[in-house]
Amino acid sequence: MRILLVDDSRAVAAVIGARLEVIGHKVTVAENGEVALARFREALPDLVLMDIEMPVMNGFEAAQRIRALEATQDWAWTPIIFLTASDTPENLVTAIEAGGDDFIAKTVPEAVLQAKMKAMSRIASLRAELAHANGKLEALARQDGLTGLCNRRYMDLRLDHQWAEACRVGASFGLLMLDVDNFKKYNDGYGHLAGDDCLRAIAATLAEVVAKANAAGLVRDAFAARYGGEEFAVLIPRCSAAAHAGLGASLVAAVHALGIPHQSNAGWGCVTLSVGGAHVLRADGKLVQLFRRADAHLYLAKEKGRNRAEMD
Ligand SMILES: Nc1nc2c(ncn2[C@@H]2O[C@H](COP(=O)(O)OP(=O)(O)OP(=O)(O)O)[C@@H](O)[C@H]2O)c(=O)[nH]1
Repeated sequence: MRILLVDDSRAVAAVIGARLEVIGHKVTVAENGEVALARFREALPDLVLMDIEMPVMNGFEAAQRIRALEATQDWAWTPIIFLTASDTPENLVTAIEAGGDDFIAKTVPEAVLQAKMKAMSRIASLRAELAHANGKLEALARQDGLTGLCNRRYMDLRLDHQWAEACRVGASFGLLMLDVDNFKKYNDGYGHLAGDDCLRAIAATLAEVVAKANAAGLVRDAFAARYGGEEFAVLIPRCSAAAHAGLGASLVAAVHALGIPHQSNAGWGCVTLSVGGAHVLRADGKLVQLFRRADAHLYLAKEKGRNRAEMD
């Protein structure tokens, strides 16, 4: 385990630190509660072993601050054990009230120290597994099951955040709505499973084009999402009108270049995409207008024969 050992006495810290290192733990030492808070942020310990009486900031206050810090994060909780010379019932109650989990005497016998550390190690590995599982669940909750792109729910959350930020600083913002052309006919002609494969291939291409545009600095923080059915969306915060139009055209060209046969996609012979774009130089609070304009342009792209991008 990574253990943060907090004690103002160098001698005590050296003795207990050495005992912990001998049984395989990695120990970081802090000399008071204030230093412990800083080390806690850097070291991300599995366990905090903390003295109570210390100068600058005592152990109870440091524990309360650690708990307040953890309350701002998801799933954060680190066991805190107080080290004390006097294990009175009053001290125990105050320790638990302050957010501590246990209480041991500095003179604790070796066997007891080892047993307590074994129990804490079990908790630490359970916490690591839980954090890993939660990370996976969060990623799944953001993903569209068929294509692996961001799903509509996550797109809406991210869009709200990006749009609010754009409005706050008066930044530009671009939206692209993308719709696969004559996709009903594709399903009718090649089957629904082939339709699913086609959507996956399109999604992978969209993700790749957007990632390359971000990496090349043409746009920043742009991301693609599956909007629903055979519709996708690309959100582009802080972009110029030229970059917005350029990305729309690249997405159309990249899907065309896949060359996925689609005989009944009138005139094109392969799978194509129509794109409708809307761009504002200064975001001003009317997100719904942006969607309306993008939809109107998408309709125009369909009207003009599909496989194209139409913008403001
Ligand atoms: N295979 C597959 N098809 C889907 C999925 N989601 C939606 N679709 C199909 O997408 C088709 C969309 O058809 P329409 O809305 O009529 O549009 P379209 O045929 O693409 O015509 P235009 O938009 O005018 O070019 C429908 O047949 C849906 O069943 C999916 O997840 N998998």
